[in-house]
Amino acid sequence: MDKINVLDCSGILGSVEKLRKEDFANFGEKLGTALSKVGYAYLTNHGLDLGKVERVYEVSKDFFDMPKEIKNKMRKPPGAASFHGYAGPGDELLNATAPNAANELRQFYDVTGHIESNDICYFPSEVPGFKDAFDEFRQESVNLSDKLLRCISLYLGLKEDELVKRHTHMKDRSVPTQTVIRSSMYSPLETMKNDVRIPEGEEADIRCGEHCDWHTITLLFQDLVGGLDIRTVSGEWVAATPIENSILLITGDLMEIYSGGRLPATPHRVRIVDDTKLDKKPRQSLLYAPSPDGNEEVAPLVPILEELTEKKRTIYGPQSYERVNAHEWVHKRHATAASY
Ligand SMILES: O=C(O)CCC(=O)C(=O)O
Ligand SMILES: [Fe+2]
Repeated sequence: MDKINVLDCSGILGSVEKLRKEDFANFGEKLGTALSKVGYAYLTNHGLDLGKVERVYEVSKDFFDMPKEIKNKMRKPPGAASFHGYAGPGDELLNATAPNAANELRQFYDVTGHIESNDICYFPSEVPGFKDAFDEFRQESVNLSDKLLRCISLYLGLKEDELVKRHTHMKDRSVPTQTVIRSSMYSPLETMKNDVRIPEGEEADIRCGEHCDWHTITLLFQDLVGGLDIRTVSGEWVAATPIENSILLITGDLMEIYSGGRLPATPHRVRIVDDTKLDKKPRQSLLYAPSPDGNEEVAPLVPILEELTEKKRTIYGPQSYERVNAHEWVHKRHATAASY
């Protein structure tokens, strides 16, 4: 594995207040280099309490194992007004334009937004501790994301708080946002196949379609089962083999715009491969993807990279680096993914 993208975060351990600008700048240099040259980074010694991740896996599994009638009470409402809630196999397809687009064989639960969507009625009462687990995980993720956004700002030659000040909802939950926590469960294939109306054969060849995330950055946690692929900056698909206790950091569409193409959004997918381990073992993943505050206008904060104005790396992300509205962008992308 290319070591340039396995990054030890001990230089930015601890609280933001105790760290110095040069700590963020030093780590930012390594992080920015990995994200711009390879396209993703594994973070180690990041200080995030992985017990909180395990807890979300536990409550999620308890929920995903419940009968459909209970899960469907939490199913995402039709349309893109809110994308908080449960999605079953076949409900969403991240790459509806792929030639062999079929159903995505996974279940997931999105916890979105600000204080309103935090209301208890948006969480399954059948699973004690469900909401608390997500809240505690969010707090851990916010602390790390705050530092990572500072590092990236400095890497881009911006003021340290240039990105953080566009994500104030991370600290003030009354500020609206499209930020999402997504907990996914990829059950063994046989179980999933019983659940959806999938055609036989190649058509069904998908667990999570190729896509770029819609937000600024994504902190991606995966168990040790594997199956995630990432497309590197040089265009080749590689297996994002899990590294124990690490976090996978990828960039989303809105970071690509903010950075004028310097930090391009990272295409990724979870395929069904002919592999007993991957097909028979359940896999769980969890992500925290901060988006800018509510209606924040997103435009390049640095000059657009010359070579990218003609040839874009992103395949499913922004077609240009024109200004977009954060709310509209994420909702538009969600609307094209939802099949209900
Ligand atoms: O399960 C994974 O590892 C990736 C999930 C993902 O990319 C997504 O839901 O956006
Ligand atoms: Fe994704």
